[in-house]
Amino acid sequence: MLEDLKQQVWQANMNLQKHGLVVFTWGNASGIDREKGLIVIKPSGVEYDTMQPEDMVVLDLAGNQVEGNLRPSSDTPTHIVLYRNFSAIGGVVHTHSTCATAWAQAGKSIPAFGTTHADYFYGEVPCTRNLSREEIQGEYEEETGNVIVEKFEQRNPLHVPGVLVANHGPFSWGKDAHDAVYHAVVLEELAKMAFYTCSANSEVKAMDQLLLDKHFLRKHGKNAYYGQNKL
Ligand SMILES: O=C(CO)[C@@H](O)[C@H](O)COP(=O)(O)O
Repeated sequence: MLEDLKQQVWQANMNLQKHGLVVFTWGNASGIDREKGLIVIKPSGVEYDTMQPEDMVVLDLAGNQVEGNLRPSSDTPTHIVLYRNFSAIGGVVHTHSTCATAWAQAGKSIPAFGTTHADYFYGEVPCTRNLSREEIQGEYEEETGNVIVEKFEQRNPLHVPGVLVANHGPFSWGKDAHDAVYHAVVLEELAKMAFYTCSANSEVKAMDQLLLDKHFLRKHGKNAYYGQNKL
């Protein structure tokens, strides 16, 4: 079972490269076995071209490494905070994909401008606040998770499966590692479209709530047309 998860998480990481979301080693995907309370994540700083399923690192939710000879991804504490706080998620992804990172570096949330966005994100993709100097000097990666959780106090992470961390980049999640990759791809495309939208019309406003509801809820609501996406 854990071997299957290692294989799945390895494949999810390879798919980040396939979809052009990562340069060098800039990104990471993980998955969790909720019954065992164990997460599997890629090792830190290992080139995607050489990475193998057996290189995946296994940790418990306290951050103790229970399997693997390599160091876990440097972003592991952020992934752990998300697993601890968002109990419905089974996979997390972080990338430095160009357009999503540009919005994050600008400190701007991505407004819902159209139906492509509304099919996946129920409202803006929020951007977190900047970390304080104390947070940066302290448990930095854990604090990164905390500012994400803070942003979701009034949001459902299943309705908004991703976030921009100010000055850093996007994190996304889903029911498993592959779903989290899927949302990372969607987020990058939405970021690109939103950028072009603002270039075409600097006065553009977020879409009407009615149209947002129509698109999101028919796909994800209780009467979802696409049954597999029911919340
Ligand atoms: O955010 C960062 C670094 O700023 C990371 O995403 C790294 O670029 C990838 O690190 P590893 O997963 O290889 O440790």
